[in-house]
Amino acid sequence: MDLRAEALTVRHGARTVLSDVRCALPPGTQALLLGRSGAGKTTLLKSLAGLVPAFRGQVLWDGQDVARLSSAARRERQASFGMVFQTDALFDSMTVRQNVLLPLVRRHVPEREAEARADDVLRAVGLQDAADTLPERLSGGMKKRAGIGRALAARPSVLLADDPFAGLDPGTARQVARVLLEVSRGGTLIVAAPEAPLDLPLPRWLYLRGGRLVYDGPPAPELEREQDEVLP
Ligand SMILES: Nc1ncnc2c1ncn2[C@@H]1O[C@H](COP(=O)(O)OP(=O)(O)OP(=O)(O)O)[C@@H](O)[C@H]1O
Repeated sequence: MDLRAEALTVRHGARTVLSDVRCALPPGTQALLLGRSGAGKTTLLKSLAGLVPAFRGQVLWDGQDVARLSSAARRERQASFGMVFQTDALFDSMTVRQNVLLPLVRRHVPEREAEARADDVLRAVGLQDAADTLPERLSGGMKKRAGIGRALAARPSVLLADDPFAGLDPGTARQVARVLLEVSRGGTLIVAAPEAPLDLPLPRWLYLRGGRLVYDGPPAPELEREQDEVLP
């Protein structure tokens, strides 16, 4: 799906969280969305997925203003998105496989096809041996990978991942990065993180500062240094 933000401003109450953000994210975009905590990364991901309304400006999906879609049409098109959010939780009473199957059951995918897809996805995220395990028995990294698996089961053309490395040790973060790269091949992948993860060298950086998109281009490590320098 072709995603575009045009002069997008988002407010939470009286507070402006995104200001005049403009970016074009054609199919196959692979980008890091960077910025300090509170810069607006989660809000931008949610806006792109049509989950947060624009105060001004617009989000376009294949050229269509998301705000003008009926809620049924919006929900239907949201099936093209896979989202891995910070607060995503697996259902504790369900096995890893059942968690991954859930979005497919909700979409009425026939049982045999759903099972086959769940197997593919579990293999892709390296959890085939943990398929029948309950989430409480998984490590943090395995939970992250299960969450990515669940987001992928519905075969999204756009994968949005919000800080998928938070709380992971470097080795596990590397595994999660590898999974994201492998499974998103050909589709759009946008990964939000407070700093550029070494193991996920995506070719485009979007840099948010205080709700403004201050940079959109190839990796520019000096941006991260500048940010540190202006801190007290
Ligand atoms: N539902 C909400 N109501 C009010 N304020 C909100 C809401 N969601 C986010 N905010 C505020 O908007 C600002 C941007 O939040 P957002 O979560 O988008 O930033 P972020 O860059 O993703 O931060 P982090 O890396 O800490 O997740 C923050 O100041 C936050 O407190």
